[in-house]
Amino acid sequence: MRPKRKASSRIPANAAAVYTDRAGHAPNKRSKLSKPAAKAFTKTTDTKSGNEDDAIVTQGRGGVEHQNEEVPNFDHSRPEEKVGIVDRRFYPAEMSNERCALYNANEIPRPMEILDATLASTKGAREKIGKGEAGEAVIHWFKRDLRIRDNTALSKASALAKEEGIGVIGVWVMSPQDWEAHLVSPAKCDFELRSVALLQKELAELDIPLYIETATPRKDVPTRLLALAKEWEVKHIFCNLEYEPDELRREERLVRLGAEQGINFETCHDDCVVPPGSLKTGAGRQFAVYSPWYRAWVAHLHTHPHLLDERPMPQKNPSGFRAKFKPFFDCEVPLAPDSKVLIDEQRDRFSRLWPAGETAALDRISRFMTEKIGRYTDTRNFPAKKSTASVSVHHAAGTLAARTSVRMARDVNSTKKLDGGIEGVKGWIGEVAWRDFYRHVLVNWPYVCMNKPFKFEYTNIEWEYDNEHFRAWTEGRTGYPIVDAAMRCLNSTAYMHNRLRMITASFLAKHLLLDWRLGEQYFITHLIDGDFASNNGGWGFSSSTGVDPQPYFRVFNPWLQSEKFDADGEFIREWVPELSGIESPAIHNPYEKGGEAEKIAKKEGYPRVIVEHKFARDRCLKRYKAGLGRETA
Ligand SMILES: Cc1cc2nc3c(=O)[nH]c(=O)nc-3n(C[C@H](O)[C@H](O)[C@H](O)COP(=O)(O)OP(=O)(O)OC[C@H]3O[C@@H](n4cnc5c(N)ncnc54)[C@H](O)[C@@H]3O)c2cc1C
Repeated sequence: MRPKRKASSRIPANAAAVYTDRAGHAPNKRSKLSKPAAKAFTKTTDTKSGNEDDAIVTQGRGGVEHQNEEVPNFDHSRPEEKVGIVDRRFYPAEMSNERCALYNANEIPRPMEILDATLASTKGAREKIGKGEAGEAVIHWFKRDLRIRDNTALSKASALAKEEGIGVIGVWVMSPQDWEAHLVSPAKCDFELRSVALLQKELAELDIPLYIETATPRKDVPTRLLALAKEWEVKHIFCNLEYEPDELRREERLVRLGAEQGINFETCHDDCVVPPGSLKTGAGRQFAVYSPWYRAWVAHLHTHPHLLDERPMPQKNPSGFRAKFKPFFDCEVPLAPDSKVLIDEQRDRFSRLWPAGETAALDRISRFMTEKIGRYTDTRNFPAKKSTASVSVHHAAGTLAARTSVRMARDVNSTKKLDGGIEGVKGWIGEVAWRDFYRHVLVNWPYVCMNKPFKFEYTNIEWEYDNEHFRAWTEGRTGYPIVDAAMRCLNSTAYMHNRLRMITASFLAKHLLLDWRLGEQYFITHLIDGDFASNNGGWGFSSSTGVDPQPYFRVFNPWLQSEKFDADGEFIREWVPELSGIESPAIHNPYEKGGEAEKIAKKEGYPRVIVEHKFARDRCLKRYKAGLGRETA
């Protein structure tokens, strides 16, 4: 039986991100300078050699099982396709519950398991590669690790190069189709491009070139990388792993093809503090609940303290390397592809708000460590206090390693124990641990990356697909001031405070009963720190369909949340100018409270609530209960 969903009106959820200015106005002109460097779905030109190539980058975040196949049987009755949750340009139809269950029963190998098996079966062949004849250089392929310091794979690449008396070439590939398929926000693309430019400069100081290429279509990245290695007489390519299924499958292909062609493709765990798969319950399973997982995570780090050690800096390339590879030092950082372009004003705004690169990252985290971490537990839930580290953007782009963050926190603590000492430090480390947790979940339950909720039986919840409600939510016009302030902040800054992410996500899924995946998608297409695992985890938590979620009957009351976490209305006043004249607590709910607040709200044209709280709560409880009781699809 198909899950029953109402699809009353079409929601263009997959539309390109629109950022507003602080007053909530959308831009109306494009930058003259913003010419696309590459267009998705077209052949592109190799920026170095000038050769037109069919270089292809791989996959999207979860549809590789069907890669290269004709898209079969487009079913227009499926709401998830109608509203653009499943993008059929890149992905197969939504996975069935039966297939999810097969993953859970270990009947379908997980992408990480496939990669591990290929690493094991090619080990012998790979170990023989390049012994004493490692070629002209070692490649480090930069992906979501746009930094020099504390970078596991780069450090290993450099050590091998040193041993062999050769140098390191950095490679960065821009893949417009991957950005498209992964719904990466224009703000995040811009942040990455700015970071790449800074990385290129820092590498050059070590006489390491950063070779940059744009590759389309996306599924050819592996063959392109191997072709470059051959052309440059390179025998070893290093990279740090990303844990989404498509990336793992791409890397598996690289290991396999590389071994066949005499090139050792070396993958390293670096993105998590504790590598996924290291922690198991007593029964040998992956944890599905955070608290026991966190205890195991802490214990593992206490018994494996080297996991927090700083990786050695890469060495300067040998003399003569710069002259030999001179053209590689002059690679231009491409402009953003057409669909990801920001206008000049937005680029300036985001550059000011979110300085890119690892120096900015270290600067930001160092200030947090000296000024704020001690009071983190007491202050972290209050958006107006601006008391959190604001480093998620750096963790997401890899301009800062999560390992570096945890080590720095440990080193300012009064104890070396990660779960002891100063409350703020302990609490903050626990938050960084959530990031690891959601990655561990992703690796073990890869279908969460394929538009399926962790609790796939919840797909039977009958969602609303109300276009007007969705638009009101995205534009911050719901009539709930805290929700509207949060959404306007996101639209203007490409960031939202964690407490507000929980409030707005709960509001979308439970008050509006909109399919939570619409909200997940809106966030990822707008956030500068958009990160699949954390975003999916956060949405699963808030909509009660994910791993270790809020109980479904816990429906946040937006007014109470507002009174508690923005007590004097400072955050609301900052982002909802219509209400900025209200000084009293009535700012949280001006129409209900009446009096002067109501007059101001009316006069300034602030909207009335689009859904009554009590009605919404009752409807939510009924719908969730019914959805849970239903037969699964
Ligand atoms: C619905 C929803 C969507 C989210 N989407 C994303 C996302 O796309 N990208 C993202 O990085 N985070 C996401 N988060 C988690 C969290 O909101 C942000 O990481 C945090 O707000 C970033 O601000 P900060 O760096 O000041 O965090 P701090 O409070 O200073 O925390 C330090 C670091 O710990 C990590 N962290 C903190 N809280 C969480 C969490 N709940 N889950 C995972 N990691 C966490 C982040 O890397 C963060 O930088 C989401 C949360 C929710 C509820």
